[in-house]
Amino acid sequence: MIRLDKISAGYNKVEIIKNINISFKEGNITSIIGKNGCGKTTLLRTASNILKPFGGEITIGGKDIKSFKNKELAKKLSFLPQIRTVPNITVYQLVMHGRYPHLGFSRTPKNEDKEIVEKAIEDMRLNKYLDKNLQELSGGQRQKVYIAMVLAQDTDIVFLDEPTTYLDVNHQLEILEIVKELKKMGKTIIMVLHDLNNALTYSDQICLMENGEIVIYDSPQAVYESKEIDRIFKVSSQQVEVGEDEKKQYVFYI
Ligand SMILES: Nc1ncnc2c1ncn2[C@@H]1O[C@H](COP(=O)(O)OP(=O)(O)OP(=O)(O)O)[C@@H](O)[C@H]1O
Repeated sequence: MIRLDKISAGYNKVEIIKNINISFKEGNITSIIGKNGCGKTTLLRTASNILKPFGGEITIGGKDIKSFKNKELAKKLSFLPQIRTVPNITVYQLVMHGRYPHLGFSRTPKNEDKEIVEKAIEDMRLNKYLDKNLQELSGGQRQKVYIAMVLAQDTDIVFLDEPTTYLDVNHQLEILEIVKELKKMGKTIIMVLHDLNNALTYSDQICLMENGEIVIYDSPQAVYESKEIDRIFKVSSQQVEVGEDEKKQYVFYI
């Protein structure tokens, strides 16, 4: 369980997120939503120890995050940032990067590491791209390679910053189905999502932010019914049932 107590953080002494108190539920998918610039990425970066907080405490399993060595922490949590450079390496090489925290002093992958990398590539159905250079892939394919890297890192906690941005609707849903698979593996997923309907339909918990603070942290239905989304985004909303199985969806409109 990862828990933030009275966390404040920001950049150049300017506070962006303030008085953040949250326990991300173990084995759940939590989506952080909120308007542009409200501090979602800052919260994600702080919770994953990339950005050091100004004050407050973060614990993993009751242990202060500051007491973990880098490598030890990289075995507990992985973070997939939104903006990434595209390195000039193959799919296999990038996915192998996920194993680095697990490698010994020689940094030589053992058979076990190779097997884990191959399985991650197989799970993401990327076998045919194994030796392709990352730069030759489409955005959607590349996103799956990065998720395979996270899979290879094999951490209990996974942070994803807008994993579906720039993807077409089919690839967006494919990535979110993969996120559900990660949950089935027992992982705790904490992600930033912009698409409100996707956030409400794929998450167990929603953390809605406004001006650097958490407004509500609850189940999607409770957050929807609070109408805080409507207030913050200045929209109206409706719940609809679609398809043969009458799947619940949420429509937002002006
Ligand atoms: N590296 C940085 N240096 C200084 N200020 C920053 C930095 N990164 C973000 N900020 C500022 O912090 C505030 C919150 O940014 P953040 O990226 O956390 O918001 P967000 O909710 O994730 O936004 P978006 O939905 O647009 O991605 C913004 O005002 C932004 O300008």
